[in-house]
Amino acid sequence: MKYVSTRGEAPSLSFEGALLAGLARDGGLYMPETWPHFSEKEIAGLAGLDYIDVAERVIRPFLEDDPCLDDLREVLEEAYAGFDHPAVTPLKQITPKLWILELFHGPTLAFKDLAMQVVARLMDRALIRKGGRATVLGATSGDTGAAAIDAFRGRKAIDVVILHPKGRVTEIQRRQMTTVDDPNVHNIALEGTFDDCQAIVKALFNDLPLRDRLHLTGVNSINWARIVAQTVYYFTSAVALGAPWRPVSYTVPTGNFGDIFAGYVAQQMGLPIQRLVIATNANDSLPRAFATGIYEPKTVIATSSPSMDIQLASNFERLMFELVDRNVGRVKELMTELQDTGKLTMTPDELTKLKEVFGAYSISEEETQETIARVYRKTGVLTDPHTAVAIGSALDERRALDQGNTTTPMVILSTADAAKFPETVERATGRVPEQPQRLKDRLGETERCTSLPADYQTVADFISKHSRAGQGEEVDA
Ligand SMILES: Cc1ncc(COP(=O)(O)O)c(C=O)c1O
Ligand SMILES: N[C@@H](CCOP(=O)(O)O)C(=O)O
Repeated sequence: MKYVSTRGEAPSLSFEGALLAGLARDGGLYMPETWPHFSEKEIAGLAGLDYIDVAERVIRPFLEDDPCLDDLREVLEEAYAGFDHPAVTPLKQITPKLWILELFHGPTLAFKDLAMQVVARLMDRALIRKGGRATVLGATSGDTGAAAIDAFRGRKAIDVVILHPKGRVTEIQRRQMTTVDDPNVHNIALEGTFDDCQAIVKALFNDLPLRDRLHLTGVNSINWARIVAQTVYYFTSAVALGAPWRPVSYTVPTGNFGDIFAGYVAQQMGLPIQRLVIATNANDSLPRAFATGIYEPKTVIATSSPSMDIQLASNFERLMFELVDRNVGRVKELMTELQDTGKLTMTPDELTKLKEVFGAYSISEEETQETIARVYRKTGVLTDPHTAVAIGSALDERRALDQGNTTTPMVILSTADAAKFPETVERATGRVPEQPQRLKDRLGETERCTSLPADYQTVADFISKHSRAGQGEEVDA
């Protein structure tokens, strides 16, 4: 399988190449040249398998003829050994037509662990094979950073540098990152928003001499390997609900558009997904684009679902690539318009195609609070605010499409444990969620973090100073 850039000007790469590259050298995102397709029989054959077996079958075609394929089974077994639920991603029914897919049973209590634990191991093994070092970069609004630090801490050939927006993540999210004392972990609290963090990370990748000198690679969902590992739980959950014989819809709390794009990938692979519902908080650039055809990210608004405080969603570029039938000229035109004018205008046809599968909603702070409170009153379950945004959006979708009588199950992706957001959950319910032992075990006392202004050169200098790849240090065997 080969991987091509959404902007068409970077060389095509193998899976291993795309894994180690992160962002393409022309500023685009890697995509598989073709979609692997599963027949109804193959999908039906996933029923009853455990998570690792399904993961192996779903991921395998993306690694065809790649050296990473030899590592896959062992990597999956190691990656999910640390999850605290035997099903890895348990599916729970909350009403006759609504299900919750719990994606927070990994070490850092957010869905990011499901892909990060796999990606870190694949990267580590690829680097050992090649005998090189890398500097792993990540921008985080709270969860990617913790997951990346947990997955990469202590790895010999890799330094990990995570940028988070100063004061805009919860205390627990911050301490999950900053109390890790391994010397290969570096935290930057950037004076800005998540969008500023991500813009600097992308600018570092686009600085090709620096990128080559520091052997930069990325672990945000701009990295294709993240997306492919996230497609697995769409398969496990859809099959549990009757796929391939019965269609399933999903509502996904959305920020950088990686998780919902993984649902789109599963659909392209043959999974009968009827609707993909984008759930956002007050950072509503996607629902506005659905209403107007104009995607115009504005200034990030701080909310009680901080991991989704994102306006500029990186993976929207992957969807545009698909919507324009992989016409890289059109993608470049749209991305140039976005960069030069701050907005991107879809044609009526492109917008119609988008709406055929996707819906998009924005949930206010009040609705988020009310949803957490209502779910607690009715079920006794404490819900994290990101999941609450998705529950609100799923109900809006049902109302908007008048689907009261639909028989299609709606699965809501529950992307974090309520324990990561204790203040918000307590405000809504009067109860403080209990901290799972694996969280307590990981939170240290002493914080290590450097505050930096949102200035490209200052960040580049910091990373150059701390990256061992940039200093040509040998890796001990
Ligand atoms: C808890 C949580 N929910 C939802 C999201 C949104 O996911 P995505 O960025 O893949 O759209 C994030 C972060 O991205 C998150 O951390
Ligand atoms: N919400 C994320 C933001 C980055 O998303 P990613 O999936 O592209 O890594 C976070 O918690 O950091």
